[in-house]
Amino acid sequence: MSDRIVSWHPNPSKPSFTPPPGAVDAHCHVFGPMDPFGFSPKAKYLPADAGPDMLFALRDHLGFEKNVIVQASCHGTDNAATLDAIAKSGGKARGVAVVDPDISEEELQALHHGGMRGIRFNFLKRLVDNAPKDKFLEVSKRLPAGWHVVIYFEADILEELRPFMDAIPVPLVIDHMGRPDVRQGPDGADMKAFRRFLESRDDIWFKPTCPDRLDAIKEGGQGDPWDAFAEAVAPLVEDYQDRVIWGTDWPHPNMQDEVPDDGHIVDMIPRIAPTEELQQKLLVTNPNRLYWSD
Ligand SMILES: O=C(O)c1cc(C(=O)O)oc(=O)c1
Repeated sequence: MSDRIVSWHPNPSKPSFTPPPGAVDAHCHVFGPMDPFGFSPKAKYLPADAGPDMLFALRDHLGFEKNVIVQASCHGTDNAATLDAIAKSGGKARGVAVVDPDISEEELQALHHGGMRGIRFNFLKRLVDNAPKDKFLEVSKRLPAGWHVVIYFEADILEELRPFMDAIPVPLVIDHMGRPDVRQGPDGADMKAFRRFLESRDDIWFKPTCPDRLDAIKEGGQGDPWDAFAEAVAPLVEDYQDRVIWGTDWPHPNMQDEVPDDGHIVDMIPRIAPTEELQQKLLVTNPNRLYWSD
């Protein structure tokens, strides 16, 4: 157990901000439990168990009603742990799967019945060994009706990924805004490039999430309370308010050296979405449209 990583806060504070009724934490994960849901042999980190009971206790503590559980890279393409958590949620969770691109139609349908509504393509070299664009594109053309594709990439490969992303025929959801350098501010080169990308299609959604990652001290940021993140991201949320969804990112894979307090993460919400109308869209209307429209 000693070599398994703990990346989450042992006792998160109660946020000052109260999420509106029906609020969805639309980006979180489960780790195992390892027995019976072992980690992938290709996993780049070996976390301690952070299963559904812990996730649902945190959801209640922070004042959320539902979760969207995104398959974490440490589980590879075996979605059993995520499906188990969705099944245990009593209808309060849906999910995003990571699949072998050769997956059959029957297996995709089984994932749909298990509560999945999208698949995730991860392009971070520190998390996955390879990301075959041709195969990803092929599987994105035969997803169950109503599904979307979630993509995780870093700002420096946005342009390189454009032809691939442009060809995907279903809505796109971009994890953590494609990791812009928030220290450049709201009009910095990374935000400008991301805005150009958003302008290219009206079905690109994004998550204005992970202040703890994007404004981390180890990344040269200021750390909590993540002021550079708030300043850079608030205008983006205002301008694209019908295409944003939000999540805690608990249990914060790989953040063991700068573990965020989830109460503080939630208190970022009114700083990037200052009106009740924006909060309603970010936390209720938009995620329900993507994940609970059927
Ligand atoms: O930046 C990360 O390390 C990270 C990792 C994972 C994952 O391992 O799936 O998911 C995330 O949303 C973020």
